[in-house]
Amino acid sequence: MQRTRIKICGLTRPQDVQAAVAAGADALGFVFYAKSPRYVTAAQAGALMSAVPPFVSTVALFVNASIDEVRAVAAVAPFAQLQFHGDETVEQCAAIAAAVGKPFMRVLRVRPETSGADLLAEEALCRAASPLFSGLLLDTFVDAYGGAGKVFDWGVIPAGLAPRVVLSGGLTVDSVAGAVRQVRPYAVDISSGVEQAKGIKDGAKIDAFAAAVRMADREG
Ligand SMILES: O=C(O)c1ccccc1N[C@@H]1O[C@H](COP(=O)(O)O)[C@@H](O)[C@H]1O
Repeated sequence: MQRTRIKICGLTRPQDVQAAVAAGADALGFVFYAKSPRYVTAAQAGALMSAVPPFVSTVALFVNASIDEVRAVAAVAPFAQLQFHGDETVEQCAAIAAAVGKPFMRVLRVRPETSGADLLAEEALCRAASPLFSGLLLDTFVDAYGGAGKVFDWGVIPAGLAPRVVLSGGLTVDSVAGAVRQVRPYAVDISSGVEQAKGIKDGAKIDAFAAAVRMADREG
C-alpha cells in the first residue's frame, strides 16, 4: 500500500506541533519569512523543535534568505531539511544547503503556462546542481509567495514525476483525498487549510487531513 507522506507547515505554537505529531505527520514546517503570518524567530522555532520526537522531520522554510540568515537560524533551531520557497536560483539553493550541510527541497510555483516538461527540466537541473537536493515541492504561483490556499492544475504533473514530488497549494481536508488519488505524490503539504486563523492551527482539521490521506492510501 502506498503511504503518502504528510507535511504540516507554518507551525507557531507547541499545541499545534503536538497535534501534528499526534496525527502522524511525517514532517513539520517552520516559516522563517518575516512577512508571513506564520513567521517564527529562530529562538521560537528552536523551542518548538525541541518538542519534536525522533523520526519526525523538521523543515525550515525560507524566502530569498541569505546564507548568513540561514546559518543564524541553523545555529539555534535544529532543522533537518530546507525548503526554498522564493525566487532563489538553483545555484543559490545549492550554496546555502552546502553552507549549513542540510538537504533541500526546491519549490516550483506553478503558473498556468508551466508545462510538465518544465517540471522535469527543473528537477534534472536541481539534481545536477547538488547532491543535497531532495526533491521538488510544487505550489501555486501567487504574488505573496505561499501559504495562500490557491490550487494549480494537478494535471500538469507528469505521471513519472509524481511519485517524487511534494504536492502543495490550497489543499484542504475535503480536497486532499482526491489529490492523492489523482496525482499519487510522494507527499502532501498543507498550511492554511488546517488553520482556524492565520498562523493558528486547528487540531481537528489536522486529524481530518491525515485521516483523509490515509483513506486515499488504503483505497490504492
Ligand atoms: O505558510 C506561509 O505563510 C508561507 C509563506 C511564504 C512562503 C510559503 C509559505 N507556505 C507554504 O505555502 C505552501 C502552500 O500553502 P497552503 O497550504 O496553500 O496554505 C505550503 O508549501 C507551505 O509550506
